[in-house]
Amino acid sequence: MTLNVTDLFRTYGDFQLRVDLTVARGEFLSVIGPSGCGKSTLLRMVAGLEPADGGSIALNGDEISGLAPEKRGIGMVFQDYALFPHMRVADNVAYGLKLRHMDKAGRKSRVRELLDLVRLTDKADDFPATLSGGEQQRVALARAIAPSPSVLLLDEPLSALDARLRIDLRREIREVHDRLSLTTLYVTHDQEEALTLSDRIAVMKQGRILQTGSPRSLYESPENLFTGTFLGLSNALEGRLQAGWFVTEEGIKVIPAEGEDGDGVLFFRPHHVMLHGEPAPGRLPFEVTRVEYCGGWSLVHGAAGAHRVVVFEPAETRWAAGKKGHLAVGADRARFFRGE
Ligand SMILES: Nc1ncnc2c1ncn2[C@@H]1O[C@H](COP(=O)(O)OP(=O)(O)OP(=O)(O)O)[C@@H](O)[C@H]1O
Repeated sequence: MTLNVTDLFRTYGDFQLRVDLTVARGEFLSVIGPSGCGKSTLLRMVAGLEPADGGSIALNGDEISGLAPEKRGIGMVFQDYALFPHMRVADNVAYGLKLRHMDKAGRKSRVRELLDLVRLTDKADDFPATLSGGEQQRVALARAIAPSPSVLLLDEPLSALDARLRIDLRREIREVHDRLSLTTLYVTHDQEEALTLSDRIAVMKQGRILQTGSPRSLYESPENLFTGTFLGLSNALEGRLQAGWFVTEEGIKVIPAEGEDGDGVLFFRPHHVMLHGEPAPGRLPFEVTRVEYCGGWSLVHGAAGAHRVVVFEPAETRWAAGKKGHLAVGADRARFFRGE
């Protein structure tokens, strides 16, 4: 099923949400943005849990915005699992099937199939409170997909879990999506989740979608500073375009850059900059303030003039706090953004 959201509109006091978004059949699309940008509101409107002030929500071209939530063919998973505490795991999963009047034998076999899928067959008779957070979220996932929805919506489903579990469960969620050929809309504020899980990501700010694209294109070629800095580690050096060069506030001509003269920032990733011992034209004097060992690599923090910069280095880097060096920004990878 293709989900089409067109000019969907909602106002709360000063907050205004206005969104156009398409999730193609079989696609996994994540909406990412800071707290309060409207991600949950968007998802809840698509689910029918929140009224819209205007706009259209369509599945394969059929308008669903007038339908009650249970009639939309949409499954939803929430951050806090929202399981029924007084019902056993199997009954939680069977809930939506019962609502749809599936007979007992049908329910039983479907529940078994789903508990198998989320690897919880042996927990069928347990109550939610006796399960771990990750297990409860897998029950919630099984419950959401039990009635074979055409679209699956997930609202920060991993936020309440610890880091290790989040990595395992995000892989499981993606596997379930692939195996059942679902159309999935996933909301998160976690950039790593969005980058690793999604076919496409939509970056949202203050009720608007700023850029939509593949994880790689958003990470490598953001169209604006917000998208670039929100997804992954980055550097933003203030300065100006002047006669074909990006020039820092200290007057260093860093790299050639095209465009009209004016103020802005040079944006580059920590692996788009090299740390050298020797000065050279265009290199920025840099003082290391801290080196973080990150497992297979190191993150070198430091200052270039008034600016903080982070650089990826090998795990066995020779750089250490207090050392002075010179930064060479990769001319082909850095992007200039005008003041936003
Ligand atoms: N029922 C409501 N009544 C009034 N204002 C609301 C309501 N629901 C959401 N808002 C406001 O709408 C804006 C968007 O909220 P929303 O929960 O959609 O953001 P979010 O991006 O999901 O945030 P978070 O990541 O913190 O969950 C916020 O300013 C919020 O205060």
